[in-house]
Amino acid sequence: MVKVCVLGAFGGIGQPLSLLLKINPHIDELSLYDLNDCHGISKDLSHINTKSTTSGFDKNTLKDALQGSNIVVIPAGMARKEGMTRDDLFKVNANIIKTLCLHIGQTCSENVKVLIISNPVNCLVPVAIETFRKLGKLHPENIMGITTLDIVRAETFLREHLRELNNDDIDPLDHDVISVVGGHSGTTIVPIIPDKNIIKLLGSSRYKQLVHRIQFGGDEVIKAKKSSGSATLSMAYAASEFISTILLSMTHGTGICSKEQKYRYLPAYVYLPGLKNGAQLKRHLKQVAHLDVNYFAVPLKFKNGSISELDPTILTKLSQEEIELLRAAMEPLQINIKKGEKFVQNTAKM
Ligand SMILES: NC(=O)c1ccc[n+]([C@@H]2O[C@H](COP(=O)([O-])OP(=O)(O)OC[C@H]3O[C@@H](n4cnc5c(N)ncnc54)[C@H](O)[C@@H]3O)[C@@H](O)[C@H]2O)c1
Ligand SMILES: O=C(O)C[C@H](O)C(=O)O
Repeated sequence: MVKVCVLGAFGGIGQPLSLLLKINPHIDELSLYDLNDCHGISKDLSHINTKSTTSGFDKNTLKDALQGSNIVVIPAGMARKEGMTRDDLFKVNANIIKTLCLHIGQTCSENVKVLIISNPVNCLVPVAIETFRKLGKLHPENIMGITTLDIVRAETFLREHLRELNNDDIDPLDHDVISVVGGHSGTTIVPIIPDKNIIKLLGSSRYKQLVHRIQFGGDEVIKAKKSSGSATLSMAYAASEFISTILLSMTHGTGICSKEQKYRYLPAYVYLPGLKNGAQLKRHLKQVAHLDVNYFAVPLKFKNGSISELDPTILTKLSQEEIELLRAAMEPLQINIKKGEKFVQNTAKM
């Protein structure tokens, strides 16, 4: 029996994500929670003839919503509007993540996977890690910030450039054509193209445009939505892809994302210490980018739903442009991480 719980299920991401999860054949039970009453959404989804059952909860029944969950995905919290940075969301969303993680820690088994969508991801994963640490229930292999939207965008935008160049030999969805590492905001988002011939093929101007669009894709959506919010549908798709990968690894052992029969490892933003290859990756980052961080988005391998190891090979074949992007990412990332850690460490009582 696989139970997935969505915290923030009433929202712009929560509703389409719940729909995509309802049609996922690997889920048996879908649990929908929000401060807004989710009974209506649950009833609506329950008429879809897929195998999973759905239950809706309201703000007084968080414990019931969480009970027995294998995966908890969190799109709860405030979203950006035009003129705001992801950092502007920190105060409100850090409190939400801390409170929700406290409840998860008190209610769910220690093997529960906690997947954070809420922004700023760069700070809120540290908030979650420190909250579980304070509870004495820290399992870094089960806590991830979802950065899949960055790779979904990278593949889409690269495909657009290749089409303009009339090149259909390269399929961006092929394993390792493009990956995205680092964090999830502006210059902390670092696209990596292992085959440097592709960078040459794009040429300097297109390559710069591509990198900028991947780093600031979120702003593009906010502007087009004319202040009504940020990316919701593409995010729901991205989260559903990421969750499918985890579910595949729960049902088939190892988790790789299969798109049109092509396989690749998806990155997520994780706490490096304590993960297999984490120390190696930290050393490598220090060598290349001259700074050390404990959190980084990197392609992951899964076993039975948990992170089994990181794939540090992505950082071994960097161009000079990519090294510079990585160096520019490190300082803002370090500041974001400290902010999240301090937020929980300064809380006297849990
Ligand atoms: N990781 C990413 O790539 C990515 C992409 C897009 C958006 N986001 C982030 O996802 C978050 C949600 O975005 P959205 O567009 O769905 O926002 P939204 O405002 O449409 O929905 C948020 C939902 O969270 C609920 N909520 C607030 N506090 C809660 C709590 N304590 N418990 C449960 N539910 C609570 C609200 O009632 C609302 O239904 C934002 O922080 C946004 O920045 C992340
Ligand atoms: O841009 C945002 O605030 C939402 C999200 O992080 C995105 O990248 O679309």
